[in-house]
Amino acid sequence: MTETTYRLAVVAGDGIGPEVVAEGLKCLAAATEGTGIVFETTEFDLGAKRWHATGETLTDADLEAIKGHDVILLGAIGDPTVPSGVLERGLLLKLRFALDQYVNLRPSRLYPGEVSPLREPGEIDFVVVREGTEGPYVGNGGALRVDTPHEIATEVSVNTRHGVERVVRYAFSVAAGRDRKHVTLVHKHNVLVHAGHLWRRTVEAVAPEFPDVTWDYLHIDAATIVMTTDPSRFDVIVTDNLFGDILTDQAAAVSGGIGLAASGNVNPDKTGPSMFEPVHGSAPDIAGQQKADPSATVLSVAMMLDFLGHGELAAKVEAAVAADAAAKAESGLVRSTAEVGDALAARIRA
Ligand SMILES: NC(=O)c1ccc[n+]([C@@H]2O[C@H](COP(=O)([O-])OP(=O)(O)OC[C@H]3O[C@@H](n4cnc5c(N)ncnc54)[C@H](O)[C@@H]3O)[C@@H](O)[C@H]2O)c1
Ligand SMILES: CC(C)[C@H](C(=O)O)[C@@H](O)C(=O)O
Ligand SMILES: [Mg+2]
Repeated sequence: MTETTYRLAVVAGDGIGPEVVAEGLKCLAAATEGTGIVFETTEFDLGAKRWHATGETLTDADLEAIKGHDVILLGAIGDPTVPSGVLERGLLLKLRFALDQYVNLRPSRLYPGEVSPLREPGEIDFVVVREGTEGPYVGNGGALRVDTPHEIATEVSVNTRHGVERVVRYAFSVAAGRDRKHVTLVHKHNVLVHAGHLWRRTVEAVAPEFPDVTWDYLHIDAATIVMTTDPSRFDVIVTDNLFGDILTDQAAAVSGGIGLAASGNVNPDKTGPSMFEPVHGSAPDIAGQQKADPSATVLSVAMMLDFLGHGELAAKVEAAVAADAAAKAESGLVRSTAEVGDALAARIRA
């Protein structure tokens, strides 16, 4: 058997991160068993514990070491004992930006047995292509006269033609490979007339390259209505970094819950490793209690396998999660994080 080896950087992170990543790795081992595909893992001690011990979030040396890997699996970053933004910006966003992960791919699928306010399983199947390296996330801003009645704070959204065009083209190429072949641009060009118009003009310019793909437009506020009342209408959504962040938590809520929402921070040009992580955060309210659903991390592992060209293995992992969702709806059992991971690994092996 020929052996394929991948170097996998593991950043378990904070809160429920280590709990869900353990199950993700368990399922990765189950999926690759006997296939000749080997993941050599390096664990990176990054997050709140490291920050408290050293004051470091992500050093240049950490970044260089991570760059030496093919892919990254991340759990969650953020902790109530660390000032808000320190780890989120200094670690998570720094990774996405430094590794040029400009496509934040966030699929939503409603599996049989999962709960949606309105739809039947099978009716919800869309993917959000969220821009990952620009918008209001770039850190272009500041505060003046802090803590005075005259305080002014700015957070300027930066949108470049290059940055918008590459993610829009990626979204159209994703749509071209899907059955419905439809892109919805979500923005707010009735108010954000500079950024919004750049996004609209870019879509108009790129669309003719994909004659089979249709497209339409929704303002973000209207998009949240459709996401709640008729999410089955969506196929591929392309949107900016902040709108995409908000819309994908809502997407998770209407398609089985945040415990099932997976994502890939993809660098399509492969100038750096891509990073796979659940959409959810470190969930301090349930951390350390084995209450977290690891399914989102397991589905992120599936996305990672697919990204590496192992579509069959990815499908096997996703099928295990779907089957587990159906079974759990029937049994009504409350299981620990590890028990869910064990059940998923057993289904993958079966
Ligand atoms: N990608 C990331 O690492 C990421 C994403 C979002 C938030 N955060 C950070 O996480 C911290 C907490 O943020 P938050 O509370 O806004 O969002 P969160 O996603 O951590 O939690 C929101 C709610 O969802 C629940 N939840 C989340 N994941 C779950 C899972 N796998 N199973 C069951 N329930 C789950 C939580 O218990 C909580 O009630 C903050 O520091 C935030 O910055 C990190
Ligand atoms: C923690 C935060 C920086 C992050 C984001 O806004 O991208 C999170 O909410 C997510 O969705 O991955
Ligand atoms: Mg988010």
